Amino acid sequence: MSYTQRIVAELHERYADQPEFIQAADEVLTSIAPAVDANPAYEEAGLLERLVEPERVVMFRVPWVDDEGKCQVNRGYRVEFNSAIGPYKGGLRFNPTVTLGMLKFLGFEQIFKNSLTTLPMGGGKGGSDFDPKGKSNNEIMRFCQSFMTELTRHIGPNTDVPAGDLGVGGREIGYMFGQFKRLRNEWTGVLTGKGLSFGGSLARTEATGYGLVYFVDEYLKCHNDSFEGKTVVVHGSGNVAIYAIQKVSQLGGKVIAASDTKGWVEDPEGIDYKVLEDIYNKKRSGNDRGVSLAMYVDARPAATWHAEDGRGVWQLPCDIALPCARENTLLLEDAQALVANGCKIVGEGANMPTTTDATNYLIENGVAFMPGKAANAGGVATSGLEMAQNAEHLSWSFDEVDSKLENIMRGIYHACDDAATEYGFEGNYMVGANIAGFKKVADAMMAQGIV
Ligand SMILES: NC(=O)C1=CN([C@@H]2O[C@H](COP(=O)(O)OP(=O)(O)OC[C@H]3O[C@@H](n4cnc5c(N)ncnc54)[C@H](O)[C@@H]3O)[C@@H](O)[C@H]2O)C=CC1
Ligand SMILES: O=C(O)CCC(=O)C(=O)O
Repeated sequence: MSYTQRIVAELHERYADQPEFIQAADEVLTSIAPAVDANPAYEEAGLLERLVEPERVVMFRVPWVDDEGKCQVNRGYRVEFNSAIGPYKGGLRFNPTVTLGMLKFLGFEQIFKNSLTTLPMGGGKGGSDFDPKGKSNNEIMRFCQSFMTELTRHIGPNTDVPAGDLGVGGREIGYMFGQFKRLRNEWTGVLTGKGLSFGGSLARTEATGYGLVYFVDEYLKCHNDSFEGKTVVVHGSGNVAIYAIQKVSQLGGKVIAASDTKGWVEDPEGIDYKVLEDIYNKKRSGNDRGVSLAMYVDARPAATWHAEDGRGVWQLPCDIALPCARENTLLLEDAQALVANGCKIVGEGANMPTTTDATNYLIENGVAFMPGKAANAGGVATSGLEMAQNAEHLSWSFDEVDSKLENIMRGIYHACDDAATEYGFEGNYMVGANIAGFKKVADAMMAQGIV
């Protein structure tokens, strides 16, 4: 049994109750095996044993008072996974499905994603099982203030810099930033995704979606092709999806479907991202009961609403599929439908949206598969640019940030492509992303001794 196989086996045994973490770690460790097993110094230094254990996990209760005056208690977490190349960096997820294992999967992925951006950021993730759906603005504010009251002890601009993720957008970041400042009496860029009037970066809102499309576009360019005339389907209709749809249409492609948790919408004239943006803002207004993507057809009569599982989008013939909702939402049968209907590219906007068997099926059937840790790195990369602007007390223009983002994403594509080719896996961007992301972190960990 090789070193990597031994660590994978130990993980399966020790963390059987953390399926998403096992899934993510198994994929990374299996695909970096050629780079790891060629270097016995890694085993001597216990590199993988250290890589798969978070440096620190903070778990805490989050008590808050609802609008009826009742005390509610949620669980809060911050997984500070790896700080070898920079302060912990990664989002906060507020969703009833949040568990420690889910945040470990997201934090683990973040280590390699942040490394691929070329910026000095370590990997972390956090959140709570709090459900923002149906809560008033005041409830959201009280929850965020309570969450930050504990989190403030563990974060700082050179220690750990959280941001948004599912259920955490500009509103939540604003409330948490206000509470941090109040408790610490200090104005510092401790969160990213902030409002533009208090240190946020232009283009951060658009960055993950735009970055995804720049990444796919670089692949197309390197294959003498472009988005012009391409048909695209998108899963999700939140932050990542909306701006991916906008950028696809700017580059000449047409997105014909998008989804939410209640169903999916098909628009033969091309999804209008502005209508999605309006619905998204209504969902986050503090008065979101009854708001769903079904409202899209009120503004676009040529569109059809399907009140069924949003995975219906994978049944449509398309050239490119962009899963932008959440983990494990593109299953084997969806991958089979995509291949049967002629899809040639799958670009992951979400984190690990494609299950392991679906990923393998896509790759084996010649689909260019762009893994989330590379293709959706534009969000955290732009967070890194927000940290740089905060540190130098400057604000860059939208075009300046967008052009840095574009360069970073095109660079990540080439880093993945080069690493895949170097290790004999030409065209396998999953292997390429894992190896390229791993090598920088491994070099830093080796240089810093056994810590
Ligand atoms: N926002 C960001 O900057 C980044 C987000 N990501 C990842 O992208 C994904 C989406 O994030 P955001 O767009 O920010 O979140 P969001 O909350 O704005 O949107 C999520 C979308 O997914 C849909 N969705 C949620 N659960 C679903 C389910 N079980 N089945 C089908 N659809 C479902 C929602 O209806 C919504 O349209 C997540 O995996 C997140 O971790 C990754 C990198 C950066
Ligand atoms: O911008 C950030 O720090 C968070 C981004 C994030 O959570 C992600 O890349 O999944």
